[in-house]
Amino acid sequence: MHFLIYGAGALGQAIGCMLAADGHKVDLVLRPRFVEALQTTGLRVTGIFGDHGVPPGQIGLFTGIRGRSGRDYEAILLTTKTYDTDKAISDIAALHECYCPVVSLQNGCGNLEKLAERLGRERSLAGRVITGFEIERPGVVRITVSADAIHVGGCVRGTIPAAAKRLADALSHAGLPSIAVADIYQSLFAKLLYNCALNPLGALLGVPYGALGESAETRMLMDQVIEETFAVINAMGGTTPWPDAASYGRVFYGQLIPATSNHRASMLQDLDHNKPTEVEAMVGYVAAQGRKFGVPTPCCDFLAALVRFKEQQMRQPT
Ligand SMILES: NC(=O)C1=CN([C@@H]2O[C@H](COP(=O)(O)OP(=O)(O)OC[C@H]3O[C@@H](n4cnc5c(N)ncnc54)[C@H](OP(=O)(O)O)[C@@H]3O)[C@@H](O)[C@H]2O)C=CC1
Ligand SMILES: CC(C)(CO)C(=O)C(=O)O
Repeated sequence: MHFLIYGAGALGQAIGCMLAADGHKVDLVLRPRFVEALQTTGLRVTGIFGDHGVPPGQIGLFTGIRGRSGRDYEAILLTTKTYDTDKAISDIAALHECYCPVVSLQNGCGNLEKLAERLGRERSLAGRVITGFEIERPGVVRITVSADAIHVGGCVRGTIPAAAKRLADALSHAGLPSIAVADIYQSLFAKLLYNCALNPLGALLGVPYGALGESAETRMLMDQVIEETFAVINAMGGTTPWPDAASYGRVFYGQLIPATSNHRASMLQDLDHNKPTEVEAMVGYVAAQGRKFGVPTPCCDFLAALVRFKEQQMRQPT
């Protein structure tokens, strides 16, 4: 297949490298700071899914897509942070002669809805990724942890689009276990529960996920976040694979935290790098939906406020 990966950082470069190493044609839209390294050394992926690499010149490197044609692409993968989603979708929507599916692989909720609003439900897909990717240095991405296969699905609940199946098969064949699912919203809500419980606390306290699961203090807070998020998902008419918050809690503490216990939240890594966080797509999203549906979310409000404070501090001139 021929892929365009828009916003290629840790996740986009790793997926691009693995797909290209498996014989696919890949173009990356990425920042200039990566281009020289990738032109000189090529791209390599290391870590829990083995070593994969492509030599310089095998992947197309672009710092923008304005004026390009979308005619040849069979899928576009959207891998920017969520605060860049609007700009990314505007760019993709303006791509001349582009009719292929566009798949958001981003964290949080709301991205698929934005895609569907702009590009239509037929072309809009999402993936739920619960695997950790970190740029070790320009040209090398390490896959650190994984709690489950990637899920790919479309906008219409109950059906698996052919494009979702094709992408899941391509990713699996390239070395990233993936499945196509009939209800991607359920997978995204499940990931929302995980991210809302772990990301803000991991970022504010500066500890890996395992430490949050070990302390009674942080477990109490995470239980509260999970209760609130569950209530909001229910109020939105969404479902998760679990009947109630307590059932999810058993999987969260028993399986998901142990599988990713050494991981430092992406939100913590963002603050460490003086970058904005994805708070508005996680606890900020739950708080906003809670207000819309009349569901109180005091703990999510509180955590969102603290993360926003940290972001504001970061933006202050020193
Ligand atoms: N990394 C991970 O382990 C996982 C990430 N995800 C999700 O995937 C998404 C991407 O994460 P991740 O790869 O870590 O993030 P990164 O910040 O590493 O990658 C995003 C990249 O997109 C670049 N970018 C943004 N806008 C443009 C543009 N218009 N043109 C070119 N480049 C652009 C950013 O540049 P700049 O930095 O200069 O803004 C950045 O390099 C997030 O939603 C994240 O939550 C999900 C699961 C796992
Ligand atoms: C563990 C990981 C990388 C899984 O996607 C994550 O959710 C995050 O740090 O935000």
